[in-house]
Amino acid sequence: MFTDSAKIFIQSGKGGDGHVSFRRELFVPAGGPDGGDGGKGGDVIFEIYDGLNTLTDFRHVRKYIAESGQPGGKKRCHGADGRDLIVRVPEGTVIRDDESGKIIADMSGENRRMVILRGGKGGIGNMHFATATMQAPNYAKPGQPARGLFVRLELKVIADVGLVGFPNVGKSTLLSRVSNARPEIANYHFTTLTPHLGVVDLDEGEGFVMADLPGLIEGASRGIGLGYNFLKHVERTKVLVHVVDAASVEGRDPVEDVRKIQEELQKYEAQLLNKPQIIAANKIDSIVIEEGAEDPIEKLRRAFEPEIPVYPISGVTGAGIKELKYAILSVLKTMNREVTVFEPEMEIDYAADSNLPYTVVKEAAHVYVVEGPRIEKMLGYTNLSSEKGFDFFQKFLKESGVLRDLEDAGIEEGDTVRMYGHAFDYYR
Ligand SMILES: Nc1nc2c(ncn2[C@@H]2O[C@H](COP(=O)(O)OP(=O)(O)OP(=O)(O)O)[C@@H](O)[C@H]2O)c(=O)[nH]1
Repeated sequence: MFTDSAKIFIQSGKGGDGHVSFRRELFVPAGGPDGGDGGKGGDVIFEIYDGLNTLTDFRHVRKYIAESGQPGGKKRCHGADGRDLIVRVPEGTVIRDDESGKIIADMSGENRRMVILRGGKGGIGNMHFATATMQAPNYAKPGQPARGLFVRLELKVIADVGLVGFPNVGKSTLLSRVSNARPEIANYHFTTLTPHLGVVDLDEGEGFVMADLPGLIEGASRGIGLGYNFLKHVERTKVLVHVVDAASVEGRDPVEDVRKIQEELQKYEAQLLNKPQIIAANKIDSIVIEEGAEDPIEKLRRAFEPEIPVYPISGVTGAGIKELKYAILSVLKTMNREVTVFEPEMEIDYAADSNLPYTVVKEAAHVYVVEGPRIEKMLGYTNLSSEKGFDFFQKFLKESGVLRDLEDAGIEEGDTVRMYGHAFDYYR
């Protein structure tokens, strides 16, 4: 129901397989290998899109899959790369691994575009495997596999300002009055379920984002606590504006209402009360002060000022709205509006294919062959001609148990190990 969090599945594109083929030309009886390389799989890229401020879209579409690379072809044809998949999210979206809860990325601040899942590299075709001793290589590398992951998206900051208050006090009316938001306004007690956001524009290009926060369920005043989700929304705003019905149109006591909300905030996370608060005493157009009774605005002021300033307003007539807007802006100006950007807590492990099988076979005296998808995959993403790649390869042989298996099979110093077109001499 709440749109500030969503679980989705993302998957990068598989790399296209390398191709095995041989040149066929007139008068050339056995042409050389000409199998081309596979294309790279598409990446899954997250991008901040300024037009968005909720995660609602992710409730409808839950699978995000990038295109795979095309396989290589004959005549040295390179397979086409798979198209990247761009996932547009609102600023402040934190991407977590659903299983561990660890942060993969925080789409905030400078992080406007991030590759979250890299597409598989394309496999290389057999044209690359011809050597002096191996004229007709019958193998090519497969593309790297696709990588899939369940991630949880969470909106960290939804707005600068959050309107809090019990149902029917006039939050939606106020939001539509001050901003471009057009929430449905109805005099009934089913409270708003999703936060409505509106941009409040003040002159000289200044402004802020205001949210009408959902959450108070009907009957909350009878002791049912504020919803957990509501409180999560509150966490994601910088300034709290308590909207109260100063005219007590429905018999609510505005002072008590502010206290009740503060109490709930306190119970959930005491620090929430450190946020600057402002009271918007709404519906002043309907205030009727009976003989001898105290003006509700004065009562609010006595209870909360100077810590929490009180602004009398009417969402219907517009009275006091301008003062309220500027008061909010001046509070925001004293605050550090830069958002904290969370550091990633995990990296995607692309080599996590440890369950795949491989075999170690003694092919002839002093010659061992190591084969299987585990080995193919490792070779697919390792560049043996670079020093780093070769180090990785050595480490892999050790950690994966391949070395131990070779030793168990009786390998001796100087023996040859063959792996998919590569040949190595074994030294302890
Ligand atoms: N007289 C008067 N009525 C108002 C004022 N502001 C809102 N109302 C009325 O109060 C009722 C509730 O207004 P909403 O803006 O929907 O209240 P809300 O707090 O957003 O309610 P929920 O969405 O249920 O949380 C509507 O009938 C409004 O017309 C005001 O300033 N004066």
